[in-house]
Amino acid sequence: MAGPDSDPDAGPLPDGGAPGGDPVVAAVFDAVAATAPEIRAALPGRRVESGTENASGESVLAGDLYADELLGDAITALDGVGLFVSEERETAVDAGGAVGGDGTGETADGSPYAVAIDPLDGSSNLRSNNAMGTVVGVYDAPLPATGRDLVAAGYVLYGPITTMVVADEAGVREEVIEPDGDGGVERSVVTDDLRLPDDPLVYGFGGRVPDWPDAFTAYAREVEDELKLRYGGAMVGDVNQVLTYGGVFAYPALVDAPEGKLRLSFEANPIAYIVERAGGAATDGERDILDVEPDGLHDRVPLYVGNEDLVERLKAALD
Ligand SMILES: O=P(O)(O)OC[C@H]1O[C@](O)(COP(=O)(O)O)[C@@H](O)[C@@H]1O
Ligand SMILES: [Mg+2]
Ligand SMILES: [Mg+2]
Repeated sequence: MAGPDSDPDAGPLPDGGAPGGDPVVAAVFDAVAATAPEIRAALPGRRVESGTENASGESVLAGDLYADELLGDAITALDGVGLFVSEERETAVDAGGAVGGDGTGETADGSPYAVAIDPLDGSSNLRSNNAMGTVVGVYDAPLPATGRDLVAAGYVLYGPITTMVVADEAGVREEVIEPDGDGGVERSVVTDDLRLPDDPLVYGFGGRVPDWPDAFTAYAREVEDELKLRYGGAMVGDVNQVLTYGGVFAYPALVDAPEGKLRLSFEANPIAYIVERAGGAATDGERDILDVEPDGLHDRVPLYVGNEDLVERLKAALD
């Protein structure tokens, strides 16, 4: 990722977000940027369990629910969004378009996009006060769909500063988001041409080492000889390190969980789209993540993303 002064055209965004591009996509990321300071401000009081489980059978924190509600309200209110799905909701929400009886919906004419979010990614980091994020995918199709139907994807990273990375057909942009002191946000572009560095430096792999299949362990042994370990337990934070320094992130297939942990619609597809637009690659071990055909909204998938040669080596190792 380029440094703050690297792009001579970088600077504050005009009202309404980035110029040009798809207006619905711009409106989605305007809404996401606008909620980011509110989500951040709400976290200190929401580090406790909510007492519920989500559709993936995971315990939900109060922060997960708060972010889900805030983002759900903001995104379903947008013109041009027909369907809203979230990691924290069992079924899809009709956001103004026609929704089919099975809950996964059909998007309506003139309101074609479906937005999928992981409201708080890495929320187990809330207790230990480490980085977390929000992941967003904008699909031009009813969900579940493949990542080929993404028209844009992005994430917010709640780190020492709040940043947002957005990828669409024009490329990948990184912004800093700050409250403007007037109830709104000030957004400044760090770069509008984010590219993975050619010389990779870091790796981060999830799951317990004894649970890794032997072929992945052998690959990891090679990689740890070449790169520095950077694993923080939030996909968004760990992928952001890969985008910044070059390298590889994986939440692999595990011996007892061949689908891994991460969810295709909310996590793997948007991250694969962003990394590929930034010049990298993403695979489930066999095929491009964006080609994985989903059966259900909450499907999981192994995810390996980063510099192309590292991902190609991984594929060869798992073969
Ligand atoms: O705690 P583990 O097993 O390392 O898992 C970490 C992974 O799980 C996640 O936290 C799952 O995301 P959620 O927090 O949205 O459920 C990823 O962000 C991260 O890569
Ligand atoms: Mg997540
Ligand atoms: Mg989450």
